[in-house]
Amino acid sequence: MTSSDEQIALEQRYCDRVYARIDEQIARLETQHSSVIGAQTASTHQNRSERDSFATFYEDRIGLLRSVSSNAIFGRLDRSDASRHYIGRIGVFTAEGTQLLVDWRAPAAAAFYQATPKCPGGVRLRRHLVTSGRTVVDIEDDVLDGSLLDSDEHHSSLQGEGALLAAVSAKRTGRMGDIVATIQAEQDRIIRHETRGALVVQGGPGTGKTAVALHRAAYQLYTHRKRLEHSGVLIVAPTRGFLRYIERVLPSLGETGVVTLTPGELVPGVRADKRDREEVARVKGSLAMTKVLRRAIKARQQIPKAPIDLNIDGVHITLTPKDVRAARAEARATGRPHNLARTTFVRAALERLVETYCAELTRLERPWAEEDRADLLHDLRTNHDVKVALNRCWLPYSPQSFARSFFASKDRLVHAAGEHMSAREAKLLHRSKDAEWTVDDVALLDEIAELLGDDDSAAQREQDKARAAERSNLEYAEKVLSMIDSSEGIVSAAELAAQVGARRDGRSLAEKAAADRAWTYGHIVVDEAQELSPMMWRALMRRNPTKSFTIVGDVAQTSSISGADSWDSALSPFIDDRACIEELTVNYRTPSRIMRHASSLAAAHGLSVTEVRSVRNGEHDVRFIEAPEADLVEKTLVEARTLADLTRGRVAILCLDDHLDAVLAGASSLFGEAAVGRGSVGIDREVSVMTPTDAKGLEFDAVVIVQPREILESHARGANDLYVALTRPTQALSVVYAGDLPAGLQP
Ligand SMILES: Nc1ncnc2c1ncn2[C@@H]1O[C@H](COP(=O)(O)OP(=O)(O)OP(=O)(O)O)[C@@H](O)[C@H]1O
Repeated sequence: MTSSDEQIALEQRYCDRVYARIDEQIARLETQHSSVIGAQTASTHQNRSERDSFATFYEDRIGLLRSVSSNAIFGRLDRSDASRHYIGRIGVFTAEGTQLLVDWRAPAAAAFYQATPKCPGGVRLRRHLVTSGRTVVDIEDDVLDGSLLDSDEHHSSLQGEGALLAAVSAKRTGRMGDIVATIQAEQDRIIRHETRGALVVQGGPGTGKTAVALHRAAYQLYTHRKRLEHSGVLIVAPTRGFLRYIERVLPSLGETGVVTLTPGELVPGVRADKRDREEVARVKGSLAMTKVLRRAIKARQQIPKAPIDLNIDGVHITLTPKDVRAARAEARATGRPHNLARTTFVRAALERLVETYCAELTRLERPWAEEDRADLLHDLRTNHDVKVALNRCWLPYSPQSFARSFFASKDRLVHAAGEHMSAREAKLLHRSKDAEWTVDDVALLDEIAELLGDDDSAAQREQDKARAAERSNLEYAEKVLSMIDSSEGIVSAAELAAQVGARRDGRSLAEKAAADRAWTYGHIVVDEAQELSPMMWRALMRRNPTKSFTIVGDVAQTSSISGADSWDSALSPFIDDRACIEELTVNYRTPSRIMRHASSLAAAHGLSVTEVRSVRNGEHDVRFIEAPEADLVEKTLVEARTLADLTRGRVAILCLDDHLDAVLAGASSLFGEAAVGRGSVGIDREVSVMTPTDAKGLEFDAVVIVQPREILESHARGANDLYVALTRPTQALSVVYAGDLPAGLQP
């Protein structure tokens, strides 16, 4: 037996011990789960719903332990003080409370990612355990203390690169996986970054920005559990397909209470995925819209041109422009949003109107006394004419109803534009009343909702109820715990109570947050953040007033015309000097053989790309296939087949909309319909066909790019789209073209 075999056997014994403990905990939680299900206290309806919440809690815990029951351990850390820690996906303790496994997010695990030979930070040895299920198949040591180099107790490799290279070269599944076992030092620094404000992660393609952002979210949830448990974490990413691509990462790290939304879904009840044409998107995305919308709403607080006649049970009075003006001034002086200030407007108008009414009754010699005033006011408030008249002056709106009528009127648009926008720009906003909402509309709807104001009395009542419920939760939790054995501290009464609290109305925190436009999250992660318009940033900032953000993106990949050229210009309207910018420099996705072409294209078109160093050279040269225009689709399909055979992996065909249907039809007959997906939601199919914009943030084993020149020329930021397309493959790339290739892209 070699020393390496001995070490593997030693690690295997340790792993067996940890897994035995995990199995034991699963069995114990299952018993506790059964006790809760059969609990005697669950006799009333309320107790039954609480019992279900507890059961869900145990199910989540059991689910988490099961999910790590064959990949819990991946590292070992030996310190100069002779202490030794095993690092894994979760923390595991013996029944006596001795720590067997340290959660990768715990402070004790930080050195596993950060120690270097130059700065060992008290670490002698970092060991990566290469496992297949529960079996240790290899070990890889980073010896950080020169004295250990000669000892034959340790494996010869000095770097953690083996595990990393194995991870980055693996076939893609169509879903992103976690990277906890191979997080690199520059990434770990960002994941554990202590800033409480906004952290921008800038980096070229494939540098792990998305992976790092998601691991940072998991780290935040672990480190600030108490705060974030009640406020939640929001992840914003460009498309549903992209969210699907990343949806498994956080659950694999044991985190489920996270809300994921695309910018087009930020306002509950609206689901937009289409973009406006460039010049319209630019206007809709500009901050001038805040002033325009403010004016538009003010314009709907109207003074009638002439007195309005009112019939109050046969008594004729008028609502005068003067009275309305005074009531409007009073309402506006409250500084409250339109729908909420309307209460003041109505009260103030009725107060004036009741004077008129009393005067008229006196004139008509109809007897009334001072104590009748309340009744007279009531008569006015419930009178049909009065209601109609007041609504004409100050109508309550929903954001959608306001937006529909505002954007459908060119006159209103031009009037609201005032000095903030040209009439031409204002007219670009014109749309028919029944037009579908676009992604660019959503930030405007959010702004309008804010200006109109949500009625918060229901939320207030809800909060009072929640407080009362919290007290009874704790009592119930203690009762349940007294009946079941929780002596190992796996679950505490407070945790159980929080669980019931979070689900009291049958909805999880994530469900509640997603349904509430005014929800403020504890932390927000924004991916592909370079695409967001200033108005979209404004909507997001509103959702986290403390500005606790992780913002990831690459300004060189900006495709949207209203997106960012620089982080400074994008964020300065919202964050004074609080954004902290960190850079990532190593490309874990795209081999250098492919990156060379992407860099050359970027240089030829003046893109200010962030230089990255690829971890792999790659096995396949980029293939350039010239074809007559008429054979473009056919050649594309041949290439897709060739790359699928070459890499035995997933292939994406990236082309403009014009070719999409033909390529899709051809691919379906070549590969079979079930094997082919359209757009970013189809990424877990063997072959997916989409536009370069849809491919943003995604990756594939192989990529075929169709007609790069057309992509380049398709819009003002076409070069960025082509750059994104070139950086999507992990193994192989083919470029199929008719006519000329774009400058910078040559065989
Ligand atoms: N430390 C790591 N260990 C293993 N794999 C990694 C590591 N860092 C990144 N990766 C992998 O590299 C690939 C690229 O990562 P990711 O998508 O997060 O990059 P990105 O910077 O967001 O890319 P882009 O901006 O081009 O969309 C993913 O497959 C990710 O899992």
